[in-house]
Amino acid sequence: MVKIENVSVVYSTKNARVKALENINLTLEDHKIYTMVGPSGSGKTTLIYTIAGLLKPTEGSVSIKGKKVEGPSRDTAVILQDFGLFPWKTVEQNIALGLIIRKENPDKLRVIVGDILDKLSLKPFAHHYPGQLSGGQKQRVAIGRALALSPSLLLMDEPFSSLDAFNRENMQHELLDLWRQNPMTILLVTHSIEEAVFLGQKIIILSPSPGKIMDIISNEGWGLRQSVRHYKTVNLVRNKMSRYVK
Ligand SMILES: Nc1ncnc2c1ncn2[C@@H]1O[C@H](COP(=O)(O)OP(=O)(O)OP(=O)(O)O)[C@@H](O)[C@H]1O
Repeated sequence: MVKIENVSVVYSTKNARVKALENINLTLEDHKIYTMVGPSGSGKTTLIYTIAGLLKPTEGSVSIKGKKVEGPSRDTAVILQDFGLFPWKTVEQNIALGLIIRKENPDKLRVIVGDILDKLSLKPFAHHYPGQLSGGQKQRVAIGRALALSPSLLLMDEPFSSLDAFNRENMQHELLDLWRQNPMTILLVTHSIEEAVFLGQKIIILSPSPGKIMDIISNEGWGLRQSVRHYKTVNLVRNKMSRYVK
């Protein structure tokens, strides 16, 4: 369980202080998929960084499984918008990166990486470099690299935003398939209400800056795109957001 308690984040620069998050209280239950939407600048990325231990909150605290987050943890994986792949490493080497840093046994490493390449249909590209891949393939490598570490918490910041509509829908389905095989806790930030409603079992809505939690919607129709429930929830989220974004 992830517990975010009274978290506020203020960025202090030379000339200004920007309050990015204000008094965030949020609990993420294990093995659930959460999506987060909010207007630009509402602090979504800031919250992801804070949960990942990459940014210390100005006030409040984050704890995972009862342990206060004081820095990056091996149980938490983060996937950022730009994929973060090393262009000079092959697909296979990119996926293995975290395991090498973790000094994983070479035989075990080969098995884990082979399994991930298989699962994500990346075997034919194992020896390709990121520059030779499509956006969807690069995204799959980034997900593969995170999954290789078997995280219990996967944080994703607009992971599919650079993909075309077709690849984006494919990746959404693949993510749900992977989660069904290994139901970790996922928090995914998106600008797409439709994506938030398709993927999120719970949808978190942030207010305009400074970000506060405006609502958390339980979404029974997650995983079903063309259903009445799906469209109803899309409309509900849209209405709630338009109330705050004026
Ligand atoms: N390093 C920083 N220094 C100063 N201010 C920052 C910094 N990073 C973010 N901010 C400010 O904090 C606020 C929240 O930014 P953040 O990137 O978390 O929002 P976001 O909801 O992810 O935005 P978007 O949807 O546009 O990606 C914004 O006002 C932003 O300008």
